[in-house]
Formats: sequence, structure tokens, C-alpha cells
Amino acid sequence: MTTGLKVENLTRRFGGRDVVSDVSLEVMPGQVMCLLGPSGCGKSTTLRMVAGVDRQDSGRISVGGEVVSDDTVHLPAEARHIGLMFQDFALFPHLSVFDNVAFGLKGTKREAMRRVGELLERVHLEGFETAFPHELSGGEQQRVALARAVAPRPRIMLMDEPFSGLDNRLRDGIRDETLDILKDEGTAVLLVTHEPDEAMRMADEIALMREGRIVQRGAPYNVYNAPVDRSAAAFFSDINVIRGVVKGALTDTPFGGFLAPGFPDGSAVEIVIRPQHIRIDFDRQGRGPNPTPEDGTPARGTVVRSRFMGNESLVEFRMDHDGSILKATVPSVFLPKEGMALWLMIRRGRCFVFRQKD
Ligand SMILES: Nc1ncnc2c1ncn2[C@@H]1O[C@H](COP(=O)(O)OP(=O)(O)OP(=O)(O)O)[C@@H](O)[C@H]1O
Repeated sequence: MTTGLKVENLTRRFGGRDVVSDVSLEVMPGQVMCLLGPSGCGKSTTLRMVAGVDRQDSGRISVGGEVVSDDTVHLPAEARHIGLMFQDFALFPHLSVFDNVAFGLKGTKREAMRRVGELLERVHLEGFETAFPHELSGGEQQRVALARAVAPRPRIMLMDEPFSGLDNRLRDGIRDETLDILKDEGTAVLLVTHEPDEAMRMADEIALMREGRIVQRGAPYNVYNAPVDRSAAAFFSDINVIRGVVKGALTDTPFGGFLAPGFPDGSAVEIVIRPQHIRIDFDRQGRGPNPTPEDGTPARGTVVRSRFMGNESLVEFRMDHDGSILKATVPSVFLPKEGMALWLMIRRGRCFVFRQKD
């Protein structure tokens, strides 16, 4: 039994298509789980079923150890002890800040005043009690929405892209503030986002979704550093792909051999490398650095384009050996001229080898 949220084998069909397919997950109190995936992969549909505004075709949802929806039971949204925060967080425009936050509270007026006061202080909006939503900035409205959602002490908080309406400058602060409050309250949080950065920043655990299924689950560090396949790797950053065929547990490429453990001889594989794991070295009269076990053999390319991205520079190369394009990022400023020849090496410990799919 879990005191948080438990979802078992949830499936939802629209027009004969499984939009959510056999999704299971568990979120403990005080934990943040992010459903991360591209548009249309079924994240919001999953959340809507948990919220109780849509019903699954099969599967079970439990909150605090109590079944709230399965084949026989189906509690309405308001009986599930769930808080909601969506992108269009829609405060009640005709109610003051105080009344918005107090809206879902039961109990005496005194208790409500204490709870609202405590939360407005927590979101740095003390003194705004009598203001109306239209008098507040977007960030302030969002903080009222947070206070309102948290006020009745829901066991579960469901959030669907809750910060996407805010500009970047506000967003980071409000994300952190929201996390702190939800952790303090011990709420189990299920958050939907299509932005990997948001998921990495907020989640204790990421569930990566694709075409209605969870394809990978784990701590942000693990999902980023041990993707299950090429698409999972590509979801988090640009990637480079080098193809090859396994021979004697090694894949031979212009960058030297790559270990391909577990792949039989003759397997077509792809070696996936993130741009930050390519090492760049200078050309010394047509010669590059010596091969090393960590970085393999250097291969030469010429700069096609280089761009400054803020905290790093992105350099694109056309490789001498096959004309393919490889992308490398370098911390800070490195903007070599177009046409310059440089040598590239690939960090062996940081690349992934997958079976070639197409
Ligand atoms: N009520 C519905 N009737 C028919 N199809 C639906 C319905 N609701 C969702 N879908 C379809 O289910 C799929 C998944 O939609 P969903 O909104 O869950 O995706 P999502 O991952 O949340 O995407 P986004 O980030 O764009 O909101 C989509 O193809 C959508 O068109």
C-alpha cells in the first residue's frame, strides 16, 4: 500500500487507438514525478484520468491506499483529495486573493484565515488579501494559484505545464518556490511537461512517455546518462549518430573501435554521442593528437558553422571521411572560422551503443 498515488495498467482508447497504453507509476508523498514526452504522447490524458475528469478503459488508480477508480469504483474529481495546477490557472476573477485561496477550505472561518495567512506569507503575497486577480502580475497570479491548490492539503498535486505561461525570468524562481512548498507539505506531485529542462529541474523521478507508453523511468541523472534508445537520448539534447557493424565485440569506425557488448557479430549498431562529449583538437600540419584508450582515434573535419549560445559554443563540422555533419559544444567561447580543419575525438565512456533501427 502506498500513501501517495498509485496508477496501475492504465489504458485509454480514442477512436480505436490506444492513446494511453498500460501506464503504471507510483508517486510517494513529498516526491515529484514528471511525465515527460513530446506533444500528443498521452501525458495530459493520463493526468486527466488521475484527476477524475476522464475515465480509463482499464486499469486502477489509488490515492492514499484507497482505490478511486477501477472497473467498479469511480470517485468524482472532488472526492479524490487532489489539487490541480494547469497552465491557464484561472483564478476566480470576481473573488479577492483571500477568497480565491480560501475557496476549497472546510472548517471554521478562523482556521481558514490562519491557513490562508500562512500560505500567502509562504508565497510572499502577504498584504494582497483584498486584491483582485486582474490587479496582479502573471507571476503573482501563479503564486495565488499555487496557494489555492495547496490550501486544502491535497494528498496529490497534478500539474500540467503549470509554468509555461510565465516568462523565463520568473519561471525558475516560481518553480523552486513551488517545489519547496509541495515538499514541505508532503504532497505527492505528478507533473506533466514536454520540456526536458523542466523535468530535470523539478523531478525526483522522470517517466519518459512515447506513443502512450512509458518507455523509461528513473532519476533525472539516470534517464539522461543511460537512455534506453536513440530517441530517448535525442529527447534531452542534440545527438550525433555514427553507424557501424559489430565484429568481434567491436564496432570499427573512423574514430576507432567502440565496444559493443552484447551485440552479436554482424549487428548493425549506432553509436550515439551528445555534442558535449566530443573533444576538439588543433590540426598540426595534417596531423591530430595521438589515439588514447579514453578518446579513441581522432578524425578530421572542417568547420561549417560556429555559434555562441550563451554559456557554450556550438560548432558544426563536415567530416573528411564521409561528408557527414557532426556537432560539438564547447564551454564558454570557441568560435573557429568556417573552413578551419580540426580533429575530433569521442569520449568512449560517454557514448551509447544501440541496435540500428532504420
Ligand atoms: N477526447 C479525445 N478524443 C479523441 N482523441 C483525443 C481526446 N483526448 C486526447 N486525444 C488524443 O490523444 C492523444 C494524446 O493526447 P494528450 O493531450 O494526452 O497528449 P499530450 O502528451 O498531453 O500532448 P500535449 O503536450 O500536446 O498536450 C492525441 O493524439 C490526442 O489527439
